[in-house]
Amino acid sequence: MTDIWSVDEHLADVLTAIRPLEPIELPLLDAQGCLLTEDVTVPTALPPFDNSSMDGYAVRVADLDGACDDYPAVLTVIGEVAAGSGTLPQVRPGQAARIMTGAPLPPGADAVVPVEWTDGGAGGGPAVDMTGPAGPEVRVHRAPARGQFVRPRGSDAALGTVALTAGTRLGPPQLGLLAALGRGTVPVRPRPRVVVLSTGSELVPPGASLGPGQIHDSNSFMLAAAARDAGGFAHRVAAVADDPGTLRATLEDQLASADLLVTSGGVSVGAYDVVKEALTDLDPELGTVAFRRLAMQPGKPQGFGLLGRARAPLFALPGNPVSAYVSFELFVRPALRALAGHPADALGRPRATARLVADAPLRSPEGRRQYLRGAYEPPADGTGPGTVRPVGRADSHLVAALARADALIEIPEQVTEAAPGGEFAVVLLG
Ligand SMILES: Nc1nc2c(c(=O)[nH]1)N[C@H]1C(S)=C(S)[C@@H](COP(=O)(O)OP(=O)(O)OC[C@H]3O[C@@H](n4cnc5c(N)ncnc54)[C@H](O)[C@@H]3O)O[C@H]1N2
Ligand code: MOO
Repeated sequence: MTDIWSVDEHLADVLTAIRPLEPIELPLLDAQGCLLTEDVTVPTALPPFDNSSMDGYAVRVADLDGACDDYPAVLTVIGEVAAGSGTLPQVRPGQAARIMTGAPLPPGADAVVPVEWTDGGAGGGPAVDMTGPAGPEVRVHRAPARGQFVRPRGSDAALGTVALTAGTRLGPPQLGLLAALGRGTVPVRPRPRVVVLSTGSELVPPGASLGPGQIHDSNSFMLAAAARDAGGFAHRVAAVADDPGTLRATLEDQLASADLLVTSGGVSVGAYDVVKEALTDLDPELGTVAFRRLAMQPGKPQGFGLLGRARAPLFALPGNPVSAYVSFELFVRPALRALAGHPADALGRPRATARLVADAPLRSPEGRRQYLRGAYEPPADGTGPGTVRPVGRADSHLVAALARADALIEIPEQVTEAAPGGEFAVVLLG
């Protein structure tokens, strides 16, 4: 049958339609997790001036030749430099200035002596801190090398060099660096805004009690969480009843603030398959959505298209919770990450190879790629395949088993019996 698509064909079709979002300039914390779109060069050397790495005394090394416990060098203390000091004393031969960690090295000094190598200016034995008053003299018991305990200007990042390259993901250390360089905003691709909505007249929000035939809407919570987990801003819309007009109106409303839309339910062949009904043969102005069957289990019925003037991708996922989740991981997550600018080889979840641990062979439908839920153990010695054991059965309504799994076991299309001990690809769920 020509209208059955493989998992790989469907994913390729989806990704061909995705363009990364336009870069915008965002304040640092709003850019967390985003990818930088331009190289950032160092506008002012980091650190911007030579400064002390210790609390102690700024000295001239030539004054301390041979200083030791028995013959300490005696220097005149001419003042004090704290971090943030604007005016600096000139250190001349025979002189020292008290200095604190991070304070600029005063002119004339070429090294710092930690306070522990001195009497702290108190005239006694070795000092351990600088909380006491400065004496007029300090005894130095040990000589530093030239430049010792001085952090030179530009030693962290030199003026004009590239500090971060385009494509870098901005985590806490990168944001710290940008702030240190004085950048208040940065050009990034923004987090995609994801609208998630469930369809089904049987759905009741969690917290409300169930009437006859009703169930709680779990998909919209799971999918909104998955969208966040993939780096998006998720907006969960209350479940929409099985009415095509209401669904179309809700989607049109949401389009203005969506970079990607995800619906669940209503894509099969039932009498109330509202998503399919509402989005088939759309006004071309609004967009096009194709409904197709995939050679996959779970996740057979899928809809995908582009909606609105901005051509936002829309995924119409099947309603069975496991089908919806597996479809999200395999198709929506890569699309969302492509919108955010991640490269082609970093769109999906990490994968591994694992040896199947099971009491008996696992049956898999012929011609469909099956994704079983599993518990993965990495190899004990860090090499070779790990192991994976199935968690729960293959049925696509089993959310309790899904919640105990940390991997999807991929059984290829041609395999109808997955034998224990066989090696299979696994998708590692974070
Ligand atoms: N005659 C056929 N029937 C079905 C076929 C088929 O090929 N021929 N395919 C089956 C497969 S496979 C799947 S998957 C489902 C897909 O159905 P829909 O996408 O139309 O989803 P619904 O019918 O709306 O719901 C299916 C199932 O999931 C529950 N559900 C739906 N939404 C939620 C939600 N937000 N939270 C929790 N649970 C939800 C719903 O109550 C149903 O039990 O079709 C098969 N049928
Ligand atoms: O193939 Mo449907 O997507 O599981 O149960």
